[in-house]
Amino acid sequence: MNKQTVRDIDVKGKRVFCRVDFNVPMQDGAVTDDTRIRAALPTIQYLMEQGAKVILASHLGRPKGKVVEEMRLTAVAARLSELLGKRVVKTDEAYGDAVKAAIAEMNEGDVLLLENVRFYPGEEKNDPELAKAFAELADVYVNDAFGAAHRAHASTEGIAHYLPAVAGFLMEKEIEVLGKALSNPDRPFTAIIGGAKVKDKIGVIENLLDKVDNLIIGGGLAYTFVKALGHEIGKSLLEEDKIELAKSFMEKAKEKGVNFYMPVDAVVADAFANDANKKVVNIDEIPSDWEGLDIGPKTRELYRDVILKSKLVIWNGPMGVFEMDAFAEGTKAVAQALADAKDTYTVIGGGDSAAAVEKFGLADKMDHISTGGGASLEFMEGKQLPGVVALNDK
Ligand SMILES: Nc1ncnc2c1ncn2[C@@H]1O[C@H](COP(=O)(O)OP(=O)(O)OP(=O)(O)O)[C@@H](O)[C@H]1O
Ligand SMILES: O=C(O)[C@H](O)COP(=O)(O)O
Repeated sequence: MNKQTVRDIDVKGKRVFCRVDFNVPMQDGAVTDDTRIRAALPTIQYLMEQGAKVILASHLGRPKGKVVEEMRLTAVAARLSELLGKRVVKTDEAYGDAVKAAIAEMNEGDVLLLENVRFYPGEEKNDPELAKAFAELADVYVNDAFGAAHRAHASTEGIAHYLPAVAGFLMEKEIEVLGKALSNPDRPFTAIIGGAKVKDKIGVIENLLDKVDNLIIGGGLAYTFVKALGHEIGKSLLEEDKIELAKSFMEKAKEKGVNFYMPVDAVVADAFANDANKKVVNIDEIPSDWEGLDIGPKTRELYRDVILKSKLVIWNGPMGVFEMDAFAEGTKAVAQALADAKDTYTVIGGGDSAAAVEKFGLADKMDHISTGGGASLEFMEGKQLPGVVALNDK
């Protein structure tokens, strides 16, 4: 990576404003998945060991510039304290005199967590005044919030203009793994793209078609491709206005010598429900009043073979409605194939695919699970991430 990291600066005795992505799932006031908190620990612990005063900042949810009680970071601070085995002071605001006073009390190695930065309208507007108010709290800025790096906000981008700005270890790892895949991949290189809509994956499919050897399509978006081939798809998800685009992707794949894999069979159901009637049909035999909710067994075998023969696989988006057990088998089969592919470097592109490998208990079998959903998608589209661009060059 051509950006400076925490290794490139001296933080001893310094106040370090460290942006993390603690946007974690919560239920009834408790953190239900602490993956993102654990992912930031290497940077936090390093800063503590180096004798920095660690001031952490994060958003949680989308409070739209107002204080929303359920989106306070109090439970996150408690979980972080447990993980660090050390008290984490949590302030009720994210800048201002009370925060400055709390920081003045800090000793080297102490950790403080600011309140949700999205409680202030200036955060998402990237207001320079708010960015300066954050910068006033510290001597150095560290960005370890890969998951929010696609947002040009005051705490992810603006502040970097007012302080020496470097990347944390999580940010560095995410950029290195995803960057290597896109610029210098081990081959055969396979991308698996699933999820609900073609619309959300246009950029990533376009960019990856220039780079991969194999492109595997699954999930709801596959049906627009099936339709583009001239087959009936019953009540399956269809984006009429993307049929031509789907055709052009298939043509481009042919021109570029990319193997384009589509489902050859599907699990169809007579309703969008776990207890619906379901059956397996060939992809060109979907009955008119049924909908495809998962890839079928022949497709699972086909995709497994491609995965096992690959040296690098990137996966983004589930193969079916995996939240319902009745339609989770396709997503599970892909996750299992990735887990079994010992000579393959496996990268999970965040979001629902990461949730799926967690759900199936296969997370520890993957080489890299991105902590970014939207951020990893934008990175795979070949876009520059503002939170990274703003950091100091090496
Ligand atoms: N055949 C299908 N029909 C309808 N919905 C489907 C189908 N296959 C998958 N889905 C749904 O697609 C959703 C995931 O799509 P999405 O595009 O959000 O994926 P993602 O990119 O992994 O997620 P994220 O945006 O969180 O990164 C899941 O909720 C899943 O139930
Ligand atoms: O969960 C995420 O993808 C990041 O934390 C960014 O959140 P946002 O989509 O609300 O900006």
